[in-house]
Order: sequence, then structure tokens, then C-alpha cells
Amino acid sequence: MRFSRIFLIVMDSVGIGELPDAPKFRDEGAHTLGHIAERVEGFKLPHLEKLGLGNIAPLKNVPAASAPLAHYGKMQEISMGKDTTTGHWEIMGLHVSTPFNTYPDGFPASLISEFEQRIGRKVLGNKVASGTDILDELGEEHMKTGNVIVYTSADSVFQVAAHEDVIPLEELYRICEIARELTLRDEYAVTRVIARPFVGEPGNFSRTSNRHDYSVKPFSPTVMNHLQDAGLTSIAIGKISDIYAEEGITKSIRTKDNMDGVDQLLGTMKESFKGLSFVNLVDFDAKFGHRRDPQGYGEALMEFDSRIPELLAALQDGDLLVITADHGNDPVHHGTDHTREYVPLLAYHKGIAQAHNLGIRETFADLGATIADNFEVKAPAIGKSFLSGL
Ligand SMILES: O=P(O)(O)O[C@H]1O[C@H](CO)[C@@H](O)[C@H]1O
Ligand SMILES: [Mn+2]
Ligand SMILES: [Mn+2]
Repeated sequence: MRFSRIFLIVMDSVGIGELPDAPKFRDEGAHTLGHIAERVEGFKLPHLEKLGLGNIAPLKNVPAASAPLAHYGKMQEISMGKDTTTGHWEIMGLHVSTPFNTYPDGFPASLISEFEQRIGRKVLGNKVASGTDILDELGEEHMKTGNVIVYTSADSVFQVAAHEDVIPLEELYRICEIARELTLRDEYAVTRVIARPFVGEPGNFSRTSNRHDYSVKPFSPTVMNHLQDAGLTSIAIGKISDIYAEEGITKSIRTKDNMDGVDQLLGTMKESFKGLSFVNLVDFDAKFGHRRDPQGYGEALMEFDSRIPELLAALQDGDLLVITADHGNDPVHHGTDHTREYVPLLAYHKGIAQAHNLGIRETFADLGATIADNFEVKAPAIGKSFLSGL
């Protein structure tokens, strides 16, 4: 079957069990969905269950459906990374074979001093940290001194946190543009600079949705570029335009949270276009996975599940809805970082008489290859289309 519109939802970090190479990432035993299902009292996902989520892997309280409504499977990541950028780029056909640079011991002193000179402020932190813990630790000092908080993680990120009343947003964004310029150099390369504004008082800080990401451009054209080149629509909702650095995007819509992401996707279902509408739901990852909060994560999943009927009802003939993820972030795993996992794959359209098991896809790029195949645009260098299985 061929589709005129494809709606793609990435549930950020909703992994479905360790990949064979998880030990290389110190992620043996990670299982984001599985562990949440075990830990959270009253956990249920009735609508995702009907689609076939429980047919992909055994999940407590999410049994396999006898007649799943969607084609189902899971996908393996072949790129050497477990961050958002790597996962999304692979979905759209890129194999990230050289891992992005990370800074487990903080950024080099030479980079920090050049950065301090350029921004006219000093740096606090400069280490691996959870973004909320570091506010507890250094937020007050930042407020007193006006020095910026710089931190990183297991990902290739240079994050700058500042209180909105201490450093106005425009200045924080300008500071991040300077960081972006410096970290485009090979010797200091990072994938993303992230502005992390926050508000509140010591002991009670909260981060705002004025977060802004400054990503490097994908190293080759992705399937989204091929769609755009063919004159098709490629709508980016939420973080998508940041993740692909605005490449291959014909329209970009910002969101404030997961439910807004679902609303915006529903909004695009009412538009008439041919091509892709692609949303990333980041709260799973940012608000619950990194915070190691299985309860909150489980509730966010149930909240998303409750929106599935609306999504299915808004689909028209010739539409395909795909639900997947970009990596894991098991909230009961050690540390506060992502986990190396399979991602679920659910593909729904009207008129499925008998759902197919799409199996274990060898790379996330099978999805990009399928999208390219569907719209008859240039196929990515990696990935096998499963269009004929839909
Ligand atoms: O702990 P917080 O600030 O949420 O940061 C997390 O978010 C970053 C970007 O998604 C990740 O690299 C991780 O560091
Ligand atoms: Mn992610
Ligand atoms: Mn993350």
C-alpha cells in the first residue's frame, strides 16, 4: 500500500529492551517500558495494547493482543551512540559510525577560557551533571555572581543554564551562539549546544520551555531532504527542527509539552498535504527518564495512551501513523543517562485486516527507507523498506 501522508511520532526514550551490544554501553538489562510496567502500580496502556505494543515484547499489564490493530515490530540501532541526534538521524537514513565527541571530564580549559572571554562572564560547573541536580548545587551561586552554569552528560552536549531574571533570554541565546561557534571546531566538537533557562528561588528552581538547542547539521542529506527536494511537505513538530538543524523541513511548529505535541500533530492531520508530519515527544525523556522517575514516566505514558483514540479517529484513508522511539532511558537503571535499547515500531492505517509482525528491523533506518520508498524519493544509503509489509 502507498500513503499520501505519513504521521510519525517519536516517543523520546521509550525503549523496549536491551540491544545485543548494550554491555558496550554499560546498559545490560535495561528495559524502559518493561521496568516501568513492573514498577508502576495500576499501569496500563489499553490503546497501545490494542495496537500491538504487548506483541513486541512481554510487558506486565500490557498483554499481547490476539488481533493487533497495527503492524508491529522493533528496531535496532546500528549507529555508535544512544543520544537523540544519533537515533533521529539513523531513523532518517544516516549511519553515525563515528561517535560524537563526549566530555566525561568536562570541557578543556582552553575552550572554557575562550568562552568566558567572549561572553564576559565566568563559568560554574563544567562537568557531567543532571540538569536539575546542578541547579540545586550551583543555582544560588549563579544568582549571586551572574556566572553561567555549564554542564554536559553522556551525550555530546554543551549545556548552559541561567536564571531568566539574572541573564535575560536574549543574552543566554547569544551566549549559546558563541558556544556553538566555538564548538564547531574539530578540537572541541559537540553535537548540540543547549540553552537551559530556569526560574524560581534556591531550593525551588524549575526549568522553562524556553530551552533552545543549537545542533550541527546532518553530515549527509536525510530522507527529509529528499522529500523536500521532491517538492513534498515535511512538517517538524517539537524538537524535530532542532535535531535536524532545520534541514529538510518545510514547516516547523514548536511545542511546550507532550500533550501540546499531540495537539499539534492532530492539527496537521486537518491540513491537506502530501508528505510527512513528524513529532518528537520529549517529556518522557527530559522530565522522567533522566530524572529516574518511573512513576512520572508511567503516568506520562498513560496520558499519551489516552490520546491514541483521537489520533486514530483523525486519520484519513491514505494516511499512515507510525509510533516509535529514538533510544531508551530506563528510569530504574544506574546513572541518569540514556540506555541502549530496541525501540518499538507500530504502524497503523485504516483497513488493516490482518496485522503483520514486521520483525526485528536491523536498523532504525528501515523506517526512513520505508518513507522514501512510499514517496518514491531517493533511498537512504542504509535501511530496508518494509512498505510491502504494511
Ligand atoms: O539532565 P538534563 O539537563 O535534562 O540533560 C539531559 O538532556 C540532554 C539533552 O537532551 C541530555 O544530554 C541530558 O544531559
Ligand atoms: Mn531522545
Ligand atoms: Mn535525553
